[in-house]
Amino acid sequence: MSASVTVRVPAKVNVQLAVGAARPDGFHDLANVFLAVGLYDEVTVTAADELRVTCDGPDADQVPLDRTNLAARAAEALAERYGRTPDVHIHIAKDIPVAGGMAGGSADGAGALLACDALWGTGASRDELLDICAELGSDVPFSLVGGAALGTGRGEKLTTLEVGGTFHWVFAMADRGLSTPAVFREFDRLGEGTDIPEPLASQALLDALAKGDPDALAAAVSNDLQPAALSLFPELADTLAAGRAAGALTALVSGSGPTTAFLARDPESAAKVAEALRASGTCRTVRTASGPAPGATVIG
Ligand SMILES: C[C@@](CO)(OP(=O)(O)O)[C@H](O)COP(=O)(O)OP(=O)(O)OC[C@H]1O[C@@H](n2ccc(N)nc2=O)[C@H](O)[C@@H]1O
Ligand SMILES: Nc1ncnc2c1ncn2[C@@H]1O[C@H](COP(=O)(O)OP(=O)(O)O)[C@@H](O)[C@H]1O
Repeated sequence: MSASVTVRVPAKVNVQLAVGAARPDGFHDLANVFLAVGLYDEVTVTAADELRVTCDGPDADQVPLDRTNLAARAAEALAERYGRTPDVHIHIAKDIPVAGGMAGGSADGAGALLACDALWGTGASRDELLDICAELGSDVPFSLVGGAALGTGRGEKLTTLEVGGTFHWVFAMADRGLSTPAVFREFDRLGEGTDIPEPLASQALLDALAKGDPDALAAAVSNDLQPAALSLFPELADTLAAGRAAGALTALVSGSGPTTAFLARDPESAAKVAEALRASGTCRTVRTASGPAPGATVIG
């Protein structure tokens, strides 16, 4: 048995995020169409005397290193299920922005789970791993699976989607994060007194993904959390406008934000949009990435 395992896990963008009314448990039912994109965290677990988390990368100072870290919680959950102690050093090489609406914490949770499973040789089934992921957070199952998927319930019940091509994206990272619960609360506040329809996946959007057609996808994307994110972070409107003016096929907030996502027709056009966004002074950093990307994968 190797004493160290590394897993690579992708970020996500939500190409559709339809949000229903708040449920009695405080969560919201969703029709959440996830697309994994090629921006990755790498999680390495090494046998150690006790559970410990370290992190490096541009946003490392914003990552909690205690037992609230989703990677630590994943190791504890798997250890508990298999009656052992979670005695590992977890190192996160973080490239996914923190509190950015790209599921970075969820990626680390899924990565640590898969890495500990391989290190300890538990023999857990895929379904068991997915159950633990769902306990850790609504987005965590998708980080394990990757590709493209429709998430229903609170986003944890996944149906894999076919994707007929590669989509080219530009992501603009903001200079501060947004709290996911705060954005859902703002969604509730903005919707007070209105009828919130049941969230349903758009057939036009699923067809666009299946065809790999960027124009059709651009016409179909939607994010019900976008007004709430813009209400809490109005400057994001300038970033969205800058990307649209630079020729993006569409511009939207990724999940609960504040990262903004821009779909481009091809890699050349993505590079142009990225350059214009950098020059616009409306965001902290700009990255290009394409999707679908594979889910959590053992790389060493
Ligand atoms: C909005 C989305 C879209 O993919 O992602 P992010 O933008 O945060 O990356 C997700 O629904 C976030 O999923 P995740 O970050 O795993 O959330 P969780 O830990 O399960 O929940 C955090 C909090 O978000 C709210 N929440 C989350 C999911 C959901 N379906 N309804 C909710 O109301 C609840 O207030 C909950 O307490
Ligand atoms: N491994 C982790 N990486 C990043 N944030 C984490 C991690 N574990 C827990 N968190 C907490 O989760 C919050 C949300 O982070 P993140 O998952 O990056 O954003 P989002 O939910 O917007 O996709 C962070 O502010 C942080 O407090």
